[in-house]
Amino acid sequence: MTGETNGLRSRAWFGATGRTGMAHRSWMRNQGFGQEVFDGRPVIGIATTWSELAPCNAHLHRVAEAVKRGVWQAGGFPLEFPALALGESLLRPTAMFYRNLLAMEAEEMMRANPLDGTVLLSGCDKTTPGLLMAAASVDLPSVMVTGGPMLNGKYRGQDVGSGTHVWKFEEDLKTGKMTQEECYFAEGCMARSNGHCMTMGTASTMACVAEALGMQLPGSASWPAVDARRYEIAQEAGRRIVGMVEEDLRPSRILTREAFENAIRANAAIGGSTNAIVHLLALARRLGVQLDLADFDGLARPVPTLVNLMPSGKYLMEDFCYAGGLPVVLRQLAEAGLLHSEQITVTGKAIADNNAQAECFNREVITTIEEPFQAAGTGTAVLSGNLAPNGAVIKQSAVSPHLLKHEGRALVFDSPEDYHAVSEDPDMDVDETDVLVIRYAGPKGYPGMPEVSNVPLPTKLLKAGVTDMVRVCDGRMSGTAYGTVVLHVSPEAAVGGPLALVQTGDRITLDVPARSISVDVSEEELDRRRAAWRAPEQKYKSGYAWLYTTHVTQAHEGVDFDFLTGSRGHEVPRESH
Ligand SMILES: CC(C)(O)[C@@H](O)C(=O)O
Repeated sequence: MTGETNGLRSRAWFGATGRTGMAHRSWMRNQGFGQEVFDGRPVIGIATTWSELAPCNAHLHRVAEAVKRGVWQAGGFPLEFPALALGESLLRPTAMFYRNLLAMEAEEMMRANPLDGTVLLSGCDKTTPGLLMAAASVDLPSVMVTGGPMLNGKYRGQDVGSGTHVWKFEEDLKTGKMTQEECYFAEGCMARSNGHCMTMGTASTMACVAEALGMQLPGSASWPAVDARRYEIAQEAGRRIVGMVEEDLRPSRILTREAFENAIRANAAIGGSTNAIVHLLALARRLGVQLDLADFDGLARPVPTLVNLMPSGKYLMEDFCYAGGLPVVLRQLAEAGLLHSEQITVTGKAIADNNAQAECFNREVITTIEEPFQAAGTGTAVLSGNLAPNGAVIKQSAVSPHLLKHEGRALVFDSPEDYHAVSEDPDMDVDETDVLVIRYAGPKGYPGMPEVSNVPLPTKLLKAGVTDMVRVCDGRMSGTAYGTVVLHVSPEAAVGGPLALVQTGDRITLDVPARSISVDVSEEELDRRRAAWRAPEQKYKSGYAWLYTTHVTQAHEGVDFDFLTGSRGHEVPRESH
């Protein structure tokens, strides 16, 4: 087949005659591949975000082996390659700082190599959106396989959820309910197997979002990482990608405005992480799909929360999987007219057809639309007002009901560190009606918009039994966290957003039903303060941090790099030698 093109882009490499074709094939043969792999079969790249430094993705090599089996079975030629592995629990200043770097390097590697299709292996929070963004910008047929959640955490006979119980254990440590020794034991019990967070944190959310977008096979989001079904579905994905190449089924056909609407509604139904908002906004912009922050409120309002999982509820991903997983949720949404049923997915079929047979095996975990876990309109809300002219978000299901409408004195901190420096002081001037403002934690300011917004309450108040306070921040929050926290305030303080102008003592009003967040300071006074405000000095003069802080966009735009917006396709017309 050397010399033939057969329409596959890999033929430009492996089908070439003469010196260049020889070079492309010969070095590959050092891995033991025979000449027959260059016979014109589709070449499938398996982007593996594996790393021992990304614990949620540490098993992806094994998942890749299952994908490869499927690709071979279907007559393709699988080639695994590394993509930047972003481990949420270790990376500083935050894994979010590197999401765009993953998206950029994976995009370039997909384009630069002789690939006809890709399988995207992700797990931890940022690896799922990062790979989807890359695939969207290259637009080669692609299917995602997420690595699956860990088994339920088990501690002293109780289910404990990754992330969610970190905050609880921290409070217990601070109030003396738990010793440090006991906590060391408990933290091990929280992470019992391979996989990502088994709460409905960001990793599980993004896995479900990828499935609702139509980018992974039905049921793929929820099988535990160690379940044999995870490997079975990975193998199926390997078979399917070969078919997708034959059908030329690309991300641009799957990731339409309708698919995003489906994902937003699915995210509302699962009580998903607020982080899905920034990732979906960024992904939509890669495809030229019009999507705004306000869409997240409008589209989610008629959707009740159906899934009773931590942090909003009490169960975990294993329970969700055994109850039937996302297919049940998607079927129910479709039957209620809350889904674009005809939207095409990686199966080549419509999303409603994929899930038409889904059965629920536990109504405690996945409730019905008629008797939902939480009523419609109580999901993540988008706020605006003079404190957040370009918007902010709040996860209502994580909020204390008595704080949904609240007015209080602002206590302003220019960094989380400034707050932590005083938060344990028994004489701290604070009471539970105050509003903690944590700023300069946005995309440019921190940099990277980390998950620091849900700062723990002042120890003095925790000891007095206070469980929640209003917090306002231009950063993000872990998907596993809870509390009355106004997040993603845009524009951020570091670019001179009004958050930068608030002073301790100002009155802040949060009114979630009215979707507003405001500071009781006149426009004239804000203008006066704005004129006196000085932008923080650009600390980074070179390197990635310079690139990041120079080009990152705001929260309401998806926190992507301005120069990465859009799709650049997969053409590389020039030879390398
Ligand atoms: C590290 C976590 C807990 O995964 C967090 O990043 C989340 O948002 O869920």
